[in-house]
Amino acid sequence: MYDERLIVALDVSDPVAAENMLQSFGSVKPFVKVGMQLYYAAGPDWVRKLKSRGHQVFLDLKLHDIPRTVYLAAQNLGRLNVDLLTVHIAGGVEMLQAAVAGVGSVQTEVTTKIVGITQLTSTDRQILNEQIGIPGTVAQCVIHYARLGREAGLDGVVCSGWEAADIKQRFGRDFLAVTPGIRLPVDESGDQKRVMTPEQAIREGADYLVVGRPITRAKRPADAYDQLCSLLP
Ligand SMILES: O=c1ccn([C@@H]2O[C@H](COP(=O)(O)O)[C@@H](O)[C@H]2O)c(=O)[nH]1
Repeated sequence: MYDERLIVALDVSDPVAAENMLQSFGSVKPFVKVGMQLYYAAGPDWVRKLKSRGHQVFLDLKLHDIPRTVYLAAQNLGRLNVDLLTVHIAGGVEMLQAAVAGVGSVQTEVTTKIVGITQLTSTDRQILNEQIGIPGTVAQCVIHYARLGREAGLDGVVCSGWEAADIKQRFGRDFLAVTPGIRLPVDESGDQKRVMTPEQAIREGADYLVVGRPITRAKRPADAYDQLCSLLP
């Protein structure tokens, strides 16, 4: 079974382990997410290999730096032909525009879409207010950040399923809502605070679901992936 909306977060430190897991999917080439953990171990050539094998790739490196640095980094990452790339909206509009310009400055086969991190799905209201120092609810902050992302020309945001419907309503169907923090009722939340089931997240308007541990820690990751696909409305 294959569903483009389900993105498997390859959160392992060893590219060989990631390849072995993907081999267990047989001919199915799931949309995969490569985050900091694996990218820092495996590097750009490994991402190119994934692309050449037919995977769509979400490169979740969460860029956050001064605009010029982000422009040049986005240019290099755009050259990898990745399908999705993340930046931190907290970096501000000029930085976000730099990311968009960096990716747009290179000619590639794939048009890399850039999605902005609003508030991490591991953040709840207490963390937001007392540690990060932003008052109000998480939902208010997510909407504020999404508005900045939209103004800067991003293709969408990363948010939890709990904010997806509001984002779609305010910013339109084409503005992507990518939702991690996906859990079945039997799954442990771990460090995730704003979790939702896959069915509900899709019903709330999520375009993509990002699923890591419920798949990667399953006895048979390919079966866990199939099960999740079968649940999607
Ligand atoms: O707000 C965010 C942004 C990114 N992530 C990433 O998604 C996966 C989720 O993994 P699980 O094991 O399913 O919790 C992970 O790679 C995070 O870096 C996120 O969780 N929340």
